[in-house]
Amino acid sequence: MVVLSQPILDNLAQIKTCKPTSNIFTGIPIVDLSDTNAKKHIVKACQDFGFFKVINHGVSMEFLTRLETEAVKFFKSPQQEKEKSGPPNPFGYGNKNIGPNGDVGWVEYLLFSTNPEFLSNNARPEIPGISETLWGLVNEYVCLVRNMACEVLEMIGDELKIGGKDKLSKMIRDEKSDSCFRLNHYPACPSSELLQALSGRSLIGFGEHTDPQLISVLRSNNTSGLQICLRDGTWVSVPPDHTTFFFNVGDSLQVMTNGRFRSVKHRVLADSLKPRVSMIYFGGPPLSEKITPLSSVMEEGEESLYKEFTWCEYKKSAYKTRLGDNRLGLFEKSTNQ
Ligand SMILES: C=C1C[C@]23C[C@@]1(O)CC[C@H]2[C@@]12CC[C@H](O)[C@@](C)(C(=O)O1)[C@H]2[C@@H]3C(=O)O
Ligand SMILES: O=C(O)CCC(=O)C(=O)O
Ligand SMILES: [Fe+2]
Repeated sequence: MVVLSQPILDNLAQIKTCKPTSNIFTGIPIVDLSDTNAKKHIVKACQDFGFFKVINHGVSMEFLTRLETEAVKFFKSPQQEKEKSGPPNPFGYGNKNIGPNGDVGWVEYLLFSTNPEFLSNNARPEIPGISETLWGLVNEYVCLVRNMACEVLEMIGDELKIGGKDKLSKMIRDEKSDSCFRLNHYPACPSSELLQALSGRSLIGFGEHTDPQLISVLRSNNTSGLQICLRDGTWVSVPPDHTTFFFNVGDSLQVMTNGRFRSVKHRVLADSLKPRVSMIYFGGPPLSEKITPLSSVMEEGEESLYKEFTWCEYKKSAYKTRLGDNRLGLFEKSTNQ
């Protein structure tokens, strides 16, 4: 029998719960990057779900396992040691607290900037708990995944007939691109099973939110937990697949397509038995970039649904919000304008 001792109860007390949904979603679009029709599938998936899975990506499993193993090694180190790499303001180690506004989840993580000054070995900041090996693997991983994200953004550019198909990919390739990388570790949480039995609710690992950037690329181990919210508001579980990458549309790409692509709401639930390890690259534009609908997507006479803003303005505003807030709502034009 699992006993809920006072420290465990105190620990869990801060963390939100949600009504569980056990719907395993088998309809997630799968994009084969080697398929000549990939760009059509990507655009459709971005419109219908804001989410898709990528296969035939060319990144070796051996490399992915090496990074995951090194990340697990970090998360297994003593709590006191890990704390030396935090708090994440905005980069470094964080435990349970997510962002600056009081969000809490059953998760610990490392947040990195992907700027060359942050990741390349001659200019890294002093973060004592992160081994040279982990720095090196993160740097290599970010390069590979950025290339993959660029390839996908170029296919989108091509399919949407944006003049110069690299208009989107240029933003994340730019030296000044404001992108980041996150390693998340969700420890197994045996008491979540009891919580479920007693209250019928699930413990939140990472609360519901949309990603503010253009595009996010997620890879996880084979532990479930990730859920996405469909257009009709139902939450569905994404079957994990450690051999593939999941892409999701961020708020900025929703704006640049004037709402045609969906910035998908997602969350992670804690697992009672298995730890989850995920790694996410968030491709963001340079701070000065104007986030505004691309002229090629607009019909004649169509107006932007959003006020004009730069990525810097949006990011500043996003960091004042709670995870689950409708961040983009503040930038929508009111309908009677
Ligand atoms: C509560 C917050 C955490 C977050 C910054 C924010 O104020 C609102 C957006 C959050 C988010 C979600 C996607 C990424 O995980 C993240 C790094 C990002 O860019 O925006 C996080 C921020 C964070 O954890 O600091
Ligand atoms: O850890 C995951 O699987 C998803 C986390 C996430 O959505 C995020 O870090 O923004
Ligand atoms: Fe996210």
